[in-house]
Amino acid sequence: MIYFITGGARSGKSSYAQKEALSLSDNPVYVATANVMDAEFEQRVTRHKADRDERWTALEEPMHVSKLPIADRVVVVDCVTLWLTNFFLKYEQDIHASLDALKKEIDELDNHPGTFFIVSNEIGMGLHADTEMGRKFVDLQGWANQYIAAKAKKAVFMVAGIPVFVKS
Ligand SMILES: Nc1nc2c(ncn2[C@@H]2O[C@H](COP(=O)(O)OP(=O)(O)OP(=O)(O)O)[C@@H](O)[C@H]2O)c(=O)[nH]1
Repeated sequence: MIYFITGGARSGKSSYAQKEALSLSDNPVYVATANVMDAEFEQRVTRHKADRDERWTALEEPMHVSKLPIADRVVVVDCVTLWLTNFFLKYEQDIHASLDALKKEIDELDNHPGTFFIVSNEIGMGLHADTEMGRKFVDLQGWANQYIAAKAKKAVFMVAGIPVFVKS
């Protein structure tokens, strides 16, 4: 089962997803799709690792999340934006190939018996991208979010740390 959690940067998406996962399981899994890109991000990741206690199993997988040994677990997948970025780079900015790859992953997860809290970003609500690549990525993110939200049992939009239920 898929639960979709979206919102802006630092809106509290990850904390909310983790709290929900812990309400269902004493040993949830955290899947990070992020590749560590620079020193500032590495510091963030170090803080996130320190924030997760011993109940969590953490896995790092930039693309093939559905192939991880998580099929029957309660899982937080954080986040779709970096997951898509990894496909977008692999497929040389081809948004159709990137979207297809992400959709396949989502379909696989949806066929598993586990519970998946999938965290994303509403990047289309920010400033209009001023490059072609940026605009393509905003489209890709928007389509991916619509696809996941349509499959999800519930969808939440995080605003200033508060969950707004947009599908329940
Ligand atoms: N590689 C790796 N990345 C991690 C790990 N823990 C967290 N992350 C990444 O950290 C990112 C989330 O952190 P932030 O950028 O600080 O959070 P945010 O999404 O802006 O803010 P919130 O809305 O509050 O969740 C996600 O993309 C995760 O993939 C980890 O153990 N390893």
